[in-house]
Amino acid sequence: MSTAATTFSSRRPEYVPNRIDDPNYIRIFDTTLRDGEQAPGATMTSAQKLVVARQLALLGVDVIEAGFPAASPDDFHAVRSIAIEVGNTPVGSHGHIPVIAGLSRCNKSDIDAAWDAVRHARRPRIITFIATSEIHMQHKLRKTPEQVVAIAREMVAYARGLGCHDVEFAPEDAGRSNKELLYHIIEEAIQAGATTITIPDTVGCNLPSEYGKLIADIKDNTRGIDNVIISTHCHNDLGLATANTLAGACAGARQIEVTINGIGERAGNASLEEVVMALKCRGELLDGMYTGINTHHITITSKMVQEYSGLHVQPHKAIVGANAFVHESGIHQDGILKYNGTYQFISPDDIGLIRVNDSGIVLGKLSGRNGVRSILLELGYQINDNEFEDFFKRYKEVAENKKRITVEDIKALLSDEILNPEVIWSLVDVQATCGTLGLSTATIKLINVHGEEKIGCSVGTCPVDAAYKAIDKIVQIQTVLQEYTMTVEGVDAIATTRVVITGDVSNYEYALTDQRNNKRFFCGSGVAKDVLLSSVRAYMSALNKMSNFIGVQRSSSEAPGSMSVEKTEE
Ligand SMILES: CC(=O)SCCNC(=O)CCNC(=O)[C@H](O)C(C)(C)COP(=O)(O)OP(=O)(O)OC[C@H]1O[C@@H](n2cnc3c(N)ncnc32)[C@H](O)[C@@H]1OP(=O)(O)O
Ligand SMILES: CC(C)C(=O)C(=O)O
Repeated sequence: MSTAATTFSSRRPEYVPNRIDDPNYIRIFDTTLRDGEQAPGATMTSAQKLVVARQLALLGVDVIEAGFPAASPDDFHAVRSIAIEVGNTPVGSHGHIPVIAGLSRCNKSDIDAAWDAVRHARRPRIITFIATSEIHMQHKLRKTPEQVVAIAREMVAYARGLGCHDVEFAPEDAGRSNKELLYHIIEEAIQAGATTITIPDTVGCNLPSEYGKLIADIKDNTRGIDNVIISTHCHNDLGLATANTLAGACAGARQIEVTINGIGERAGNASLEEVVMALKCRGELLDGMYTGINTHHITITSKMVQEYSGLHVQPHKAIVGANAFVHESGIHQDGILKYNGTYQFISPDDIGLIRVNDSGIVLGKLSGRNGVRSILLELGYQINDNEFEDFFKRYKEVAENKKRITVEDIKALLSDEILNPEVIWSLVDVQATCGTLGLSTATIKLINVHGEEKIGCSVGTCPVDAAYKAIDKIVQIQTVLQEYTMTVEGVDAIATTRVVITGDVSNYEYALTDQRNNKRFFCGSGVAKDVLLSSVRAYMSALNKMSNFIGVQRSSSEAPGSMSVEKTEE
């Protein structure tokens, strides 16, 4: 199996609408901005579409279907802006300029709108479609097959007559259409001047063998088909869009219509990243077919489309999902640490993925010692075997309750269990009230190393602020809260809080001399299901470190833990 690292864009053949000079080259037609936008809720603004189109050009797609200009003035404006800018701006070292296409029904006003919008591009394309399945012709169009064929012929010729030399024709719902009718309408469209013929599996019902045979049959039975490009357009209703697209390419299609993240009408379209990476990584089994995509741009393009469309991919989405290159279970982590290839056949670098840690290992409840230890080493913690065993036991307890263990969790566990100095103050209870009717209040009960319980109360801007102030009254150390961050996974899951406090240590005779301005930073972390408890634990952890630091500078009778602290109230 090869993971070819070819810079595909450098091999892109010169663009000719109805011909590709290299028989192995696959044209990538991206319809994120048209079919992708048809996904419920995926509407993007014109400005966002322009940004996505720029990114698609960088990614190296051959054709950008920028929208459906007749659909609305906004769609028209978006397609036009993309045609003017992206359709005329060379990108990359080879000065690639994508084709800019606009979709239209088979009627003059749609085609006029499409042409008006795309004609500003260096390489403009009109796409026009009409349904050919019995079910669509009868119930939707209410036209006979003869009428449909006549309309297709006339409208393709009309589009060419406007001066457009690049016209794509699609018999909608081809996947459910009578094949004889398909051969006939495609022949007519080719004679009328179509340069690309798209075969849509509009409802996503085809199987790979069936779709591959459809393309092969069209290739074998349609006059003039060798003078045009055949294109796939597969929907994902059975989860087969990528497989069908590859089957279509193997059967002779040389343009494939895809979307970023597979977004699109209903269950979506074939996803660009899946098809392109399959061709890149398994090209030797796919007749050596290749694309002009610069795969290093895949991750950033995916994230951009997620952000703008509001459609976030599931964590296990192939290629671009958050889990696609991470390994949680012990045996996998062990293998990856010994040799990446054991569980990764696609290189994350190839899709431009920048990972949080070098190994791509993510910790969870299924992680083993080797994986956990490797993360500790990456974070710079070298602990001995006994400490590690203590840590690992505690780690497993937390991991049972938490979906994913973050770097902050690891730091929290390390500081709680191993690196924490003697605990001078422990939390007994915390109680807080808050809401819109008045100031937040908190009551805190702490116990010190000598077993003395102290209670403090305070008001604050929020329950956390009130609790921290109540603690300060008991512990009586001057601190400034420098940082407070919390990560929570859902309302009923674990909250991890990290705080950083500073204190003025100048009064302490043996204060460390290497601290600038006599200030020292103490960080603490807390983990709990309750966000307030998590916050208080983090603060206590930092305060204990500070108390320890001060405590070792004093005689034990003066140490903070032994101070007689009065019950304090505000
Ligand atoms: C398979 C696909 O993805 S196709 C693309 C789908 N995308 C979209 O529909 C998004 C944009 N669509 C729109 O904004 C609107 O539907 C418009 C502007 C195109 C049309 O709006 P309206 O004029 O109000 O028509 P409406 O959408 O209600 O109905 C569609 C009409 O087009 C006809 N029609 C549908 N497809 C075609 C076609 N390919 N060629 C010609 N006419 C068609 C229908 O038969 C219907 O005609 P009728 O009104 O005589 O019954
Ligand atoms: C317009 C065509 C290509 C389409 O989107 C479909 O049939 O799904």
